Amino acid sequence: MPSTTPTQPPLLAVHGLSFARNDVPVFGPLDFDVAAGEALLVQGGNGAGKTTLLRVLAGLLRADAGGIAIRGELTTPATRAATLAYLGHLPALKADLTALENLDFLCGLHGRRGSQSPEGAMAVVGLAGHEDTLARQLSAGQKKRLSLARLWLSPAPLWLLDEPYANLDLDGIELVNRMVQSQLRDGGAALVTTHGAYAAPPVRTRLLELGRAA
Ligand SMILES: Nc1ncnc2c1ncn2[C@@H]1O[C@H](COP(=O)(O)OP(=O)(O)OP(=O)(O)O)[C@@H](O)[C@H]1O
Repeated sequence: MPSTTPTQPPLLAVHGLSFARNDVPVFGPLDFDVAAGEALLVQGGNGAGKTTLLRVLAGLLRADAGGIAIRGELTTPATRAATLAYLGHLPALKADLTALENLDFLCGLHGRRGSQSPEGAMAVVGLAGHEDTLARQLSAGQKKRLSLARLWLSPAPLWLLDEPYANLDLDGIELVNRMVQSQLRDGGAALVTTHGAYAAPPVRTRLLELGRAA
């Protein structure tokens, strides 16, 4: 009898996932999976449903149909919290806390990778020297970098990145790509939405093209 190699379920598997607003379809049904070490680039024009898809995956919106499995198990709030880190359009920072206080606060909420410190993450994203700056005094790009520092600290293996390049200069775009590369090298995975204006990170990448749902 031929020997069979047990296959690992993918980090994320999506089956027949669809979402509608007021009975108007936004996307789906979608079927795709994302393995550890892989990036999925979610492309589509304005209004195609990219943000909505990421919000459904993050558990912020409820799908109309279909299933989302993490490592072969249907998701629960607990598995989502342990597995997913979501970087949305808005920076999700506390305006009246300093940059470092924001990271300390978010690490308290979401935990952090043991090998990383908030101060180290500030340096990684190019914000060294801004530790004591209030979040509301940071520029849009600096706020995005602070959100990236939070992501860098997160222990979650699956990143959901909604337009991570927005507001960033060229160096910031390269920073995002380096971060995604590192996350994948460490056995993680990433979903990245983009209008397609920027080069994909140089990693094992597949494409999911969203069009308007019928
Ligand atoms: N809060 C909301 N209430 C009602 N409709 C919404 C809401 N948010 C988004 N939509 C609609 O859902 C559809 C998908 O929007 P979504 O933000 O997911 O698109 P997107 O692909 O991320 O667009 P963009 O590239 O412009 O960010 C659009 O038609 C949009 O008008």
